[in-house]
Amino acid sequence: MKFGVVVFPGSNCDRDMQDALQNDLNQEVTMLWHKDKDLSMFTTDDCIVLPGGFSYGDYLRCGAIARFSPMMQSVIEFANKGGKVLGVCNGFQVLCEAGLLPGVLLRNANQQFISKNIYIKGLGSNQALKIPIAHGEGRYYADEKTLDALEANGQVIYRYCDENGNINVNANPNGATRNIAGIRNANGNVFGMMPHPERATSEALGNIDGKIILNALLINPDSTLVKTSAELVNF
Ligand SMILES: NC(=O)CC[C@H](N)C(=O)O
Repeated sequence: MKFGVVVFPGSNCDRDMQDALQNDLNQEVTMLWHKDKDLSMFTTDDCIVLPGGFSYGDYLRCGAIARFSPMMQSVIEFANKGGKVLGVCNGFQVLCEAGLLPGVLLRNANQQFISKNIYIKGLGSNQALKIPIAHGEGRYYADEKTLDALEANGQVIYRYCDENGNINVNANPNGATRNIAGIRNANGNVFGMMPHPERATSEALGNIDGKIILNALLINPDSTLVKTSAELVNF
């Protein structure tokens, strides 16, 4: 399986993602420039990653301009063909702006940029994973009908929790509705999350919990992106 990491002007987690995938997860990675559009070297078993950062300076709204880049037109086609796409932080914002995932990311409830370790847990698991966040607009919001549908379809992949795996308001760093930290689309091939797994993939960084999440991309036999955490922890 190959990975393509898209670089926008203002991306700042693209090299972290490349390093995590190449050196900590031993994957083949190609860097992709926002002005290009060729994805012909990838099959739908491969994965395109939209990394974190401040694409186009966060002007207008985070991700609102990146969504119109030439490469994103190809990524939208790729996703609609069933290709795997992962967006982390700014990448998640771009996926919502592009309409590949429902909902939006609003300014954090406390109106401040938040950079710290938090805990999340995956669908069907009680294991709390420690992962860093670093964002100003990370408060996931969707209307009640959309949220109910996401939950009914098992599309809420990660929620903020405390270190014991309890989901409560104190464990929610940004005011996200229903503590949502990450979702996937109905087809299960497009995945977005605010926390940064690529910042937690090696002992040198003091945390390998992010490896559990990124491993989910590599092991998936049925071409959906995410396993439940119960399956992930067996890695
Ligand atoms: N780390 C990031 O990707 C930050 C995303 C975006 N610039 C924000 O502040 O919300």
